[in-house]
Amino acid sequence: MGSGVLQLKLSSFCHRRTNNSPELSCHRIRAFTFNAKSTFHCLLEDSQRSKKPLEMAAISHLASADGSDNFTKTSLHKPVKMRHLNGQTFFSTEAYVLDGEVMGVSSDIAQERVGVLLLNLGGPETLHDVQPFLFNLFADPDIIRLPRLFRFLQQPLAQLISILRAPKSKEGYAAIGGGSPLRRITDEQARALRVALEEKNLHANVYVGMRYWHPFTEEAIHQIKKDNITKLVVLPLYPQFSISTSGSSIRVLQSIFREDAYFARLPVSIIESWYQREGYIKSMADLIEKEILSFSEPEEVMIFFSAHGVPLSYVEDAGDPYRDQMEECITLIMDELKSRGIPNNHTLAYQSRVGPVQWLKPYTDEVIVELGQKGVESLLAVPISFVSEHIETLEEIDMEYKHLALQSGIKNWGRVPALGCTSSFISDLADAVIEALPSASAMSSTKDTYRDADMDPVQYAIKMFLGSIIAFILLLSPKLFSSFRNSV
Ligand SMILES: C=CC1=C(C)c2cc3[nH]c(cc4nc(cc5[nH]c(cc1n2)c(C)c5CCC(=O)O)C(CCC(=O)O)=C4C)c(C)c3C=C
Ligand SMILES: [Fe+2]
Repeated sequence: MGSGVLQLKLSSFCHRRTNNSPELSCHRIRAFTFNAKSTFHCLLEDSQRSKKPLEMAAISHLASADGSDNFTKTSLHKPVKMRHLNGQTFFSTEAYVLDGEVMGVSSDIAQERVGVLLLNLGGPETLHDVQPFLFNLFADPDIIRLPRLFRFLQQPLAQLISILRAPKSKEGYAAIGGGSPLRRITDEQARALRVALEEKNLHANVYVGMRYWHPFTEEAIHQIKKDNITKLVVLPLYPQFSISTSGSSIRVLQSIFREDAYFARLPVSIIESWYQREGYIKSMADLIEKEILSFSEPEEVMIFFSAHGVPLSYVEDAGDPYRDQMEECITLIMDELKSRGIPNNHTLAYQSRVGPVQWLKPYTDEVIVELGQKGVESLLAVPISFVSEHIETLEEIDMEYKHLALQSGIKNWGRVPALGCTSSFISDLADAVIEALPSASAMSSTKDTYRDADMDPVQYAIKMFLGSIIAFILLLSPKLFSSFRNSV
């Protein structure tokens, strides 16, 4: 470790399953040894005095709802700024305090074959892909979280829900040109990141691993092994962590890594979330500022952050930090805008709910109607949970919500584009990768006890058959049926 770097042990984040209720899990902040506490406070004070940002790179422990009896643990890496949300800090464990600047790439790292794995959701490239893509999505136990006893229903339910949902989804993808732009944009981001790393003197291969469509994470992993990468940084392209997005992709990685001796030894650093990075916050503020100035009366514009929702139970029962991170992210962006003399009113709502359960509130569509009724005339929609254009920006926001807003009395509508390959943003991602490298370490191997693939084939066939019947009966309920077909 280079000079000026202090290693501290802080606290850990874990996602723990409780014994009496397998679906209830909680996040816990556990204090670790803290023998460098006073030095750390000095650094904090120094940083506040000099107004220099204090960066912290942390390795944390995370476990996902993977259905195993033992909660899964792995070494993760997360660069976080020392900002606290209501006195709480998630995810921090072993920390490297950097002196504001990204440290140079050390000569040790120059000897390595570095890989960066970008994780993303993936999207159907043609209308023909829509139903199988939806099947992959709903078959994910981090997307439909069934109680352990009912896990055997996962695949039959996914089959039925994907068939029910496909017509509605296809309409959406047809409206944006017949498929998702996610693969193209993520590939462009990967190329831009490679160039940005090169400019910062780090030669790295950048791979793309999608969770539900091509190129699948498994394909990227195969290529990483073929290229004999010796250090890997994993970077989910979701600024905020959710069990349903980054958590799900990381769980897939864990299970692949656990079975392969090469990956079990490979030093890996996982950047769980990066919504609080200064480069990201400033890049978002740049985009908002530019868009707000295009209104005839910029000071009257309501900044309307719209985030992809998750079911409420994720946050309230499973301890998903998504809502807290989202709220903190918006506070940071608004602080940045205020510092630029843009103190506009703002609000946050959640979009894209699917199915019969309650999702994070308030809902975007309901808030738009309320704002119209209250006499708000100018609205600037800001998609906040994702960094590429996709169906929920191009169809849901640009078409459905715009139409709803104009119908509800809003006269001036604008939308901030997704970050895509904005150079300040890509440069900040490159910094995040460089900061993450020193803490790469081999992922611990833990046993994943929930695996359909390990099941005896006869037992599997019986479960699928029974599961299909039960799932079919459940979906005959008119309320369930329409909630998957119609709600967005
Ligand atoms: C932070 C981003 C996202 C979260 C959180 C998230 C959770 C989540 N999503 C669904 C269901 C669907 N998501 C769909 C597409 C989709 N979702 C995200 C992002 C998040 N999802 C993206 C980027 C996309 C892909 C868009 C594309 O352009 O292809 C879909 C399919 C589209 C549709 O039919 O609406 C579904 C369904 C759930 C259930 C969930 C949390 C549990
Ligand atoms: Fe989604």
